[in-house]
Amino acid sequence: MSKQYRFPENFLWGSATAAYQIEGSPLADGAGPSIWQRFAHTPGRMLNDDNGDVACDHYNRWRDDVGLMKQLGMQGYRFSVSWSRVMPEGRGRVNPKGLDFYERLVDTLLENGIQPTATLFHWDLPAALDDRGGWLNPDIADWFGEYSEVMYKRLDGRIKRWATLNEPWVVTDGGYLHGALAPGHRNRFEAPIASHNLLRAHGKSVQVYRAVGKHEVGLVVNIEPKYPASQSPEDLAATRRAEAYMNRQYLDPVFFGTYPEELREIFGEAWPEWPQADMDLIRQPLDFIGVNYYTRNVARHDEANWPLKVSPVRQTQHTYTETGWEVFPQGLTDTLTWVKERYGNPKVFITENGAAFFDPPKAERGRVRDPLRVSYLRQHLRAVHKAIEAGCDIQGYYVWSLLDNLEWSLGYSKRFGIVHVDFETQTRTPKDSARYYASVVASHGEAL
Ligand SMILES: CO[C@H](O)c1c[n+]2c([nH]1)[C@H](O)[C@@H](O)[C@H](O)[C@H]2CO
Repeated sequence: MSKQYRFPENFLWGSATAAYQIEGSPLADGAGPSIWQRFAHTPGRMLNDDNGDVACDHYNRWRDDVGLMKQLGMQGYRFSVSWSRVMPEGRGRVNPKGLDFYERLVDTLLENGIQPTATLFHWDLPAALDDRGGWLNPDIADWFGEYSEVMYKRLDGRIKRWATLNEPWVVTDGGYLHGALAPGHRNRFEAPIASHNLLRAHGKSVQVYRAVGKHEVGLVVNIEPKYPASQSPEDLAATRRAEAYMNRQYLDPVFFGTYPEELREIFGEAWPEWPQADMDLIRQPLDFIGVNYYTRNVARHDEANWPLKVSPVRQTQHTYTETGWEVFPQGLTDTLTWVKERYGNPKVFITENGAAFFDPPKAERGRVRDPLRVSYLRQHLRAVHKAIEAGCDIQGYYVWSLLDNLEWSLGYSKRFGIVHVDFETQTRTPKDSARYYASVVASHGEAL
């Protein structure tokens, strides 16, 4: 008899995307440029010089894409709003056609019985705000509050779950410390300031929501559990630093109003003294936490690896994805139980989980076989169930991603979608993983 995987009655099954990765038409109908529009058109920044000018052409094909979600039985859809489509300069003037696009999308999702969850910021900062310092300018908390208020007032009620930010760690580490992501800075003095202002902006947005909103608001973080390569004091300390830097740097301030002490050790003179008023702003009570999980990291001390002094150790006993991430579903269970135990079992949605494996550029006779992704999803959904059985308050799962899309500076080289996109013709083809996921959703998990 196969194990019965019963999920809570109200468990929500969905899929996730992000604006710059799927919409295309970044400057259409009065939209302003984002830093990703700028970054993607800067020679040398993007693999194969790919950019988001067309992407999945979702800005034009959104109605068909909602039909695809309906066909797959999706109950929820997590998307992001392009800030500069709605406010071309990031503050002040609102672009009515930008707002209309998201209003039509939300209304059509609701007509099809699909719950919309909107992320207000998924990395595509308005370029006009970057020209004013972007996340390095403390005024950005107010700018983000102003933008948040526009969105909350227009769509709250139809959207009943909002995420302020997607993964402040990636924005900081990729955009300000290592430079692989927009805006492409490499500065250990900037990184803590950008990270802190992201959290301040989050706090401001939540305060605005409490004043004008009536439903739920939360924060989406990426969490990658860290496991020591050995029990040596150096590797144990390295693991602790890595875990503080990626996993506790965001949830500790939100839940406790304090940063992990390891951050001063990591950044040294580059780590400022933060005003208590800032920490009070960041520590706004939330209705849920979004956890994005992809893989784990086995950590060892590496004196040469600036500034964390940690390096990953490749694990030969497991499969790796096209992005070089170990397939380790137990890490998802460990992550969810860690969140439960450290932060008092908050309501959690898994807001991203998925994998890039090689898929052909074109479907073969209307089919795309992706057994590795089917296996990845099965293992990770079972890991979610294990966490629920351990008492974690997990209320939904969004597979990353609905569509193959622009994987940031890796361009279109990495395919995460459960639906294949032929980027020459824009033809959508549900992969075997979409059929599998649809069967899991239809059986509320019992087909796992
Ligand atoms: C460090 O991995 C992160 O958890 C992560 C992985 N991913 C993400 N964050 C982003 O939220 C998505 O936009 C990416 O497309 C997706 C796949 O790379």
